[in-house]
Amino acid sequence: MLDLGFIRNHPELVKEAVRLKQSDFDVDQFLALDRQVLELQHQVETLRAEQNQLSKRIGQAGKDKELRESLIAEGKQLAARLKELEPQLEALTEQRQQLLYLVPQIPDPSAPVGTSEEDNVPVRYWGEKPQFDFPLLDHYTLMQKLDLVDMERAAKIAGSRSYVLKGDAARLEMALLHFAFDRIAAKGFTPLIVPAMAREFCFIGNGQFPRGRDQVYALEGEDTFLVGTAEVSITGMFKDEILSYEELPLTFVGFCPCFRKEAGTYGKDTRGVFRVHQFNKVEQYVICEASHEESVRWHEQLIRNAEELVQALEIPYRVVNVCTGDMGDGKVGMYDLECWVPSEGRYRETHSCSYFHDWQARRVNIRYRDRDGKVKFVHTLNNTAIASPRILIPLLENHQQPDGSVRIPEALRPYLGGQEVLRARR
Ligand SMILES: Nc1ncnc2c1ncn2[C@@H]1O[C@H](COS(=O)(=O)NC(=O)[C@@H](N)CO)[C@@H](O)[C@H]1O
Repeated sequence: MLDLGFIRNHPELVKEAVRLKQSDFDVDQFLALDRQVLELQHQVETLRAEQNQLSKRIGQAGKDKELRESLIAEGKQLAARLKELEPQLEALTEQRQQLLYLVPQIPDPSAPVGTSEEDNVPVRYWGEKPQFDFPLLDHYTLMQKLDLVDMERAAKIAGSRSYVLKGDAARLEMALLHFAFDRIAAKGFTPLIVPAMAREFCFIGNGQFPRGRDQVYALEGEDTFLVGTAEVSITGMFKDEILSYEELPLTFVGFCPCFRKEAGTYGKDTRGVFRVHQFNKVEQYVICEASHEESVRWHEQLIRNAEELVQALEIPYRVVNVCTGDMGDGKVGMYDLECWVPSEGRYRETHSCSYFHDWQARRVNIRYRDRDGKVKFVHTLNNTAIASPRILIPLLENHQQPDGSVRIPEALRPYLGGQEVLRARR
């Protein structure tokens, strides 16, 4: 969310952000509504002031019965007028607030201008793409041959875009999540295991609501919803708090199961476990002081952290600078880390790293007292550490062996009792 004063004073900047972000937000309509609210607010305040004056004059009327009655009659008219205007003011103010949630953040000038992921700009590559001198298998075939997945029984119990991980794949996912947790916690990030059911204000806070509400599972009769990422829960944790600058930066490595409706993706990535309704993710989350330089420093650090993990998994990848039309409303800037998927002959997104300045903090009112005692909104950032089962796809495919087994990268072996290869159980 942007500051209301900023939008009033810089409508052109906001219109440019709307254009760059491919948003349908109408700044002129918003400002017209804002003027209506201000006008009505002025009327109500004037009437209230008159009401105060009037009650003073009634107090001073003393024995003058005629004067008292005329003042009381006047007071009744004022009260009736206020009774009519106050609900209108409340409704218009709420309408403006709901629109305020839809105003996109201004993207950093370093973000490529573009309309879709084709316009994202690769910034660096890492790792040699493996050359296979045997018939290459895709992740789903590999998993079936090694008896690592059961999609049929998953579909029986949970419908489409669900899966059962079996045997070494189940152990591999646990190993990956533990490995990610350990490596990021070793950098001083506080480990968290957070609720995957959260209240509406958390989803407004991170920006999932109102625009992405159709992606979220609601719980019948509850005031909570299933989160699509630990980012939602962590953002909500600090609502309405005023932190001190000595506490900042707060750095967290958070885990929770993630749930997504994936509305609008019918027919996309339906083979295997690339795009599923429930998955597990270890998340990096930073709350820092309201400084662009500090946000940029953390943005670079968070993507490097993810690169370190993917390099340890010996998976070739690239980092792309996400374009304005693909990054979404709240981002100032965003990197995606895309892992090489041999069977598709292309890089696929496995990590997403964003910084927001105070766009999220404003929505959920997270502030801090700076060195001069001034209270400001904090800046927030997040990045994926590991999301599984999607990461299994490049992991299994890049490390497949001619005999159909899969080599386990050194970094994961301590989490798998030293096991070096995934083989079929049989
Ligand atoms: N439907 C899905 N199925 C499997 N994995 C998914 C799905 N949606 C997202 N992911 C994984 O989760 C990662 C992060 O998702 S994200 O929406 O891009 N970004 C976030 O959630 C941020 N909080 C950073 O983690 C993705 O890069 C992908 O690896």
